[in-house]
Amino acid sequence: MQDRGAKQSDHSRDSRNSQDLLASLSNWVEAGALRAVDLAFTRFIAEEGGVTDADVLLAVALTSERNGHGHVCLDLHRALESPDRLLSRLRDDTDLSPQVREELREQLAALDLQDWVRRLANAHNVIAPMIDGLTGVDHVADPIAPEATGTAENPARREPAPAGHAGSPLVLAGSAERPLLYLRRYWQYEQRIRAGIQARLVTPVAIDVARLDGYLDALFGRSAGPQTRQATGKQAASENPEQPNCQRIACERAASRRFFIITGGPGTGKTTTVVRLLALLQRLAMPNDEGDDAPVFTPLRIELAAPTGKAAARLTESIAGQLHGLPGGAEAWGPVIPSQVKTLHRLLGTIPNSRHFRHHAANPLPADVVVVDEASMVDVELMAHLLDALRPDARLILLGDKDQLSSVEAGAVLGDLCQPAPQGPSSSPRLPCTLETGSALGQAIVILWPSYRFSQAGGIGALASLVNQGGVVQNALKLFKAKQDPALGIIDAQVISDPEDTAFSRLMAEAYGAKDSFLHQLRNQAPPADVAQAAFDQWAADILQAQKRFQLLTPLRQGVWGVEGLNQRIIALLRQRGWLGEAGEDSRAMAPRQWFPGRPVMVTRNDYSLNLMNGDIGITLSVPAPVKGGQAAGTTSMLRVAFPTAEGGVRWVLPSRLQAVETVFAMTVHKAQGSEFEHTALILPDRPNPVLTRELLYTAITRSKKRFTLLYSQEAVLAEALSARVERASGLQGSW
Ligand SMILES: Nc1ncnc2c1ncn2[C@@H]1O[C@H](COP(=O)(O)OP(=O)(O)OP(=O)(O)O)[C@@H](O)[C@H]1O
Repeated sequence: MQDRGAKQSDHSRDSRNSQDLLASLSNWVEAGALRAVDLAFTRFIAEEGGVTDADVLLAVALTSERNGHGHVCLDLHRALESPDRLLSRLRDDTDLSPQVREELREQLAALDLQDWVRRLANAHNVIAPMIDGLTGVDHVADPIAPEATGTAENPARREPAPAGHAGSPLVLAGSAERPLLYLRRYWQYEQRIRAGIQARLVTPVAIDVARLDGYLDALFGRSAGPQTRQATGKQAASENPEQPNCQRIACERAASRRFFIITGGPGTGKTTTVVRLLALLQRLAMPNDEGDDAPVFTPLRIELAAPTGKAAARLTESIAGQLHGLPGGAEAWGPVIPSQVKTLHRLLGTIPNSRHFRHHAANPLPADVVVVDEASMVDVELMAHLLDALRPDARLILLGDKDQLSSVEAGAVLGDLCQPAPQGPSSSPRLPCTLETGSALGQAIVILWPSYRFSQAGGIGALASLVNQGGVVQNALKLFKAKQDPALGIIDAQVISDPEDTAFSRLMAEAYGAKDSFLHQLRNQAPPADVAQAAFDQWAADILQAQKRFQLLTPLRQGVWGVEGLNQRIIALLRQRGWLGEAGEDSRAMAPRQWFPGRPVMVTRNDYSLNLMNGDIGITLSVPAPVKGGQAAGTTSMLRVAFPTAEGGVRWVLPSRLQAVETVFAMTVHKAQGSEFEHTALILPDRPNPVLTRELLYTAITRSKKRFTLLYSQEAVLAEALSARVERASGLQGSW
């Protein structure tokens, strides 16, 4: 007997067929709503998998589309509830878009969740169903399949694969109430992450608790309660002696755990805390007895990593500074706490032209402790590889700001794991920096506060906090209008009609014309051609340092409000003022018209042969170059791009060798993650856009060290950004 859902499905199936759907999807690609790859994948599923049910194919297309937007899976319930949140690439200013939106709404409105899930679960050729208790489903795949990749010694690496569905390109998982459709590879990444973390959560490290308090006292001072000032002598503007010491609590909890997350906003002491934690772990690893027969101390092998070269360089600098603050100083701790931070790709050992790494379950990293900074930028794929590459007994410590934008790639692992965490300090009067979930994962997370860089009393700290908590636009604008105190970080806002507005030109002139701007140094401090190379290295180092003084950020890539339009606009403005050299001065550079002295560029793809990482910023400079050959020998000038090295020096690269770079007078907020600038300006477009969210505003504001400027045209756009949240479907949220 057919149930009600099945009858409905017959009805909807009758009303159109898979060919109609594929034709619609083709139009959606034309309208920019889907990628060509989404359509190709759906066609493949229809043709190779023999799927004729249009509603199943629609789910497949949307799963692929969501994946392209950083979602690990398609949340079927959310899709039916809010169809307008799908197809985020669809631009509202194109003629086709109302029609595409309407078509999608109609198609989804005709669906019943249970019936849709049942039909997906029965599409055996292409989908492995992993949800128990679905009605009308004749077969549920076994989540622990014999072909699992785990080993007897390390069951955490077991990779579930469904019996009978082993090769299916999609997986239906989640729960009957919240069904999730995955591309198989992403489901597997999540499974590996979950298993890797779970195995660590249930196997604590045995420590000598009797020694723990004494070591914590040595690192944080005697009192277990209030925040300490011992390490730096600084006081947080909002410091209150009654506040619990979150940093100490983090170290205490992390000491016996194999998996731990230290999260917090800018300047809340994540690096300070992790350096103390590493010192604590080494102290606990030292034998207690120091007599002649005492066992030899074998220090823990520690590896430090970050997702980008930029973040790695910043942490390297910060760790080196923090080692001095430890009791005993860098001399005592330098030999057992490394300050050199690697990129995650380097740590895992990239294999050229492959998604795989040299380190994996069968060849794990020789490390006892791995610390990953800026973990909010690590996507599911990389996190799965990292967990695979850890020895079963190795500890993993993640640092990051859970409220920041996540990686552009699929998955927001840190945010998902911290999902039960409150925005800002928790309301628990007892332990405001810990979660009250009681789950093993909840116990392994500490949220640091307050910020030692920004007070909540006003300026940057107050604005970031208001945005994070979804404040209303009037309150945000009030904060901008309040009397500014440079000690709290200046914030200002300006209304502009568009990037041609004189207020925009004025801000650019102020930023790039200032005596301490990089362009000023480039023009006025250049050494004479006949001096030693060291003078040019120093000049370049000063320019690279000065480049961190100001950065324009935008949420968009294309159009006049996006990086492309803004870069052109700024270059034209700076040329008008004679502050930038003309393009193509050096005809030997490849694509000479693109290259000119003063062009700041960001590397957009790791280049191991040049040792340049995604996110590295360099500046194009004109430097003397010898001319070889007989009578004409002498010097000429040549364009070179100067990049900072981890050791504080400068590396020169020929422009022609740089394969993937973009100009960064303006930079997307996404690309600015992991970087900080003294002054950042965020320019908002003149109409709403799905990328405008609280997380984006928060990330942009917290890139500023001393000043933040908001340039906007419509208050309504700012209001919408303040109310929208990044929503990423993932199976890592929820029960642990
Ligand atoms: N308990 C503390 N007492 C006083 N100052 C502190 C304390 N903890 C950290 N600081 C200081 O606050 C500043 C920021 O600390 P730290 O770099 O550790 O924070 P973070 O969270 O890692 O910052 P970022 O936003 O750069 O990631 C540093 O100057 C540090 O010395």
